Amino acid sequence: MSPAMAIVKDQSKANDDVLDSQYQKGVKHLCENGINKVPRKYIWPDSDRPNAADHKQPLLHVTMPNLNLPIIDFSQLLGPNRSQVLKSLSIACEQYGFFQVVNHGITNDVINNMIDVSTRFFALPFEERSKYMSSDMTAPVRYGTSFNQNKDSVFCWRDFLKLMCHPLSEHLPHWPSSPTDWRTLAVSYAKETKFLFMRIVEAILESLGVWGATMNGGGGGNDDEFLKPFEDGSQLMVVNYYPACPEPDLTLGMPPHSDYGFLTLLLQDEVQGLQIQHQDKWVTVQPIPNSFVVNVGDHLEIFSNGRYKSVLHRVLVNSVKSRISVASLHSLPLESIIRPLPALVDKANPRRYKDTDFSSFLGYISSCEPKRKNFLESRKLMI
Ligand SMILES: O=C(O)CCC(=O)C(=O)O
Ligand SMILES: [Fe+2]
Repeated sequence: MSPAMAIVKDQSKANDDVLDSQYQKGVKHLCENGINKVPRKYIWPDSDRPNAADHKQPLLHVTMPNLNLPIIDFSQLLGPNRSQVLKSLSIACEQYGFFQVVNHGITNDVINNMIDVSTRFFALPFEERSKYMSSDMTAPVRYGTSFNQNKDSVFCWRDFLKLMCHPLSEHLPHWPSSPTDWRTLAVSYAKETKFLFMRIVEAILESLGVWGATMNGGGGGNDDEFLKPFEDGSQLMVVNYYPACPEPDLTLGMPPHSDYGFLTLLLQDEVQGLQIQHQDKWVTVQPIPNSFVVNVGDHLEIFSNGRYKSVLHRVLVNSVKSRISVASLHSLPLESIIRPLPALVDKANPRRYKDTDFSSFLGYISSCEPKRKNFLESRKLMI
């Protein structure tokens, strides 16, 4: 290489490094500096873009009308219609991996306050938000960008704040102290979603026939011991912020992924963006005000021995409005071994998954880009 070429190469490497350090600061920061094009770092390969044709799954790019997810009226679970609602829940978990919960008992105030305080958090100056940046995946509070900013070769159009919620007294002192009402409002939201999660778990276990009023012994029983691991399990709250994007067809807010964990309770504002894979097509979930989108995570798929499905989903962005969502991800305790429930394994339904635990998952995500459903795939047994 000639000396002149070497200098040009050095300069362009130096430029890339400067740009990379800018991108590490997040999309909100990038947008605040005024851009009218999506930088190369955020441009996804043709085949992964929102409207891409997929030759293996030709229907994937067909534009579908918005999907009305199965709706579970939570208040009905407590009345005479419980068994019908449990049937609908079971169909939703088998066929969609997703459902929306209405009349869940969490007040509009708690919900609106959470969206409002999250909006105010992301409106803080970068210097304030960046206090919580950390590359340590186990930090109790982590502000960051993209999906896994230490590994991603192409970045997502998303910033996030992740908060560990269990045990609360241990983590709370690390939570943001600004906005000043952040802790009060986010604690109240975290507690209410945990309570709702527990009631949904009871319904799910009952729908699988392993817990509930009608059970006497057998798979689980109606005792607290069976529920204790869920009560003691981890809760991670992820506040996602997707700024409006000048060229939304070139990028993704979040790539296709399934959620690690048992169940996710997702609150979204009125801006649509979430898509799920349903019958080999990407379909947009129509937001319903004050409802929760609930989805089956990898652990529940394993736990139910494949009966309930942990489904791929992704997030699209748009050129007009920023979007906020709050995902509350619930898992069994980090030290638990996750395996199919013995009551759901028999000759007709042989065990479909290997044992898994949190450390095997951490090992997996730190060794690759967790874009697709590879982790769950890696736990499947050949039968
Ligand atoms: O923002 C959304 O709608 C989805 C977020 C999500 O999938 C996640 O946080 O795992
Ligand atoms: Fe997700």
